[in-house]
Amino acid sequence: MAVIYTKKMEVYSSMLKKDMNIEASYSPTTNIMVCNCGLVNGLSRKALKQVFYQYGEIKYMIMIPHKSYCFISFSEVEEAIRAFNNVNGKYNGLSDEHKIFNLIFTVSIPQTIKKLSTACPNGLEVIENFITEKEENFILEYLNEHWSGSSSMKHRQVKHYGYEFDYDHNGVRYDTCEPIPKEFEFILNAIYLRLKWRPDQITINKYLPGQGIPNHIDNISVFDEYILSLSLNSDINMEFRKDSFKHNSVFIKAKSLLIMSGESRYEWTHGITPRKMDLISTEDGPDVVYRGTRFSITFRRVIEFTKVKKDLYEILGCDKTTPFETLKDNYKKLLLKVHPDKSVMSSSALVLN
Ligand SMILES: O=C(O)CCC(=O)C(=O)O
Ligand SMILES: [Fe+2]
Repeated sequence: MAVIYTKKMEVYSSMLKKDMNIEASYSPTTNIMVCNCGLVNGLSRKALKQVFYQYGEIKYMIMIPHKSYCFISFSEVEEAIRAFNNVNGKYNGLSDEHKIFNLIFTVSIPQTIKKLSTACPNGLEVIENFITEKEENFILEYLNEHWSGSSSMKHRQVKHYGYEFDYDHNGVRYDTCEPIPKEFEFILNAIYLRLKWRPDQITINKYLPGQGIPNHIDNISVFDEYILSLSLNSDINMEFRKDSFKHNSVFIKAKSLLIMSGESRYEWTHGITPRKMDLISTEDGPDVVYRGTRFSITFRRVIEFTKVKKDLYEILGCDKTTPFETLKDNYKKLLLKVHPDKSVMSSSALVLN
């Protein structure tokens, strides 16, 4: 049996040759290429399998990151022919842009696929199932009930506890802010048990599918070494970048606690790309997962030094725009000048490390 391809399919086959050095076949083989759907337009392995499993034994499903095509390989040519005849150009039961597959037979399928960079940067820890499903629901219920005071950013909604976050300088404001709710206490305790560290500033982010947060480093002169984030209700890829060429996508499941410290906190930026799905690495190969509404709770601790208000700035002869390092230097110089017994620094307000 000779297969006759339309002009459109000829275009796909020359693209395949150029892209992967794989030849289209004009007689049936065990290999089928789905020319118009792949990971880049959100086709998942599950959906691909759902279309083809009924036609025979699937040997391989090859999905390639960032490509709008994929491959399926059957054990027998007869199975592939059956699949081809039933699926090519016909409604396949999937929705939207995946509902019609355009197919060609191919001589071979791609053998090696570049692995995704999913390793954690140094200093990053992800603890899966940090809270139980019941605890997650409890917090989600609390957040949904108390969401009215939240403010809308361009790409997400936020709410703060402990200290108000100031997006003008990515620091904190010292005017009033709601205290950390007692409903969060069990999380704070679990964090304390693990890190011997207690946050005093909390930011809740609410992301709808398609929303994200730009790449950033949490202000190093306002918050101390640990930045923690607890994920609720949806899995997500967080992007870590360093030196413009290093980029790792770390998949964070709902109920996980992300702990950034050391290099991951100070040298890598983190962010969430605004999109509706994420590319992930699974045992079977790369795949896509769709996002739901996600809440995250970011836990930070304001460096003691920066909690001191204008008196200290005045004492040091600095204004509020003075960088933290300069403040610290001035403070040390001042300490040298002032005899401890006569110290103008009255309180325990300063903890310098
Ligand atoms: O949503 C997250 O997990 C991260 C939030 C974040 O980076 C931040 O609030 O600074
Ligand atoms: Fe952050």
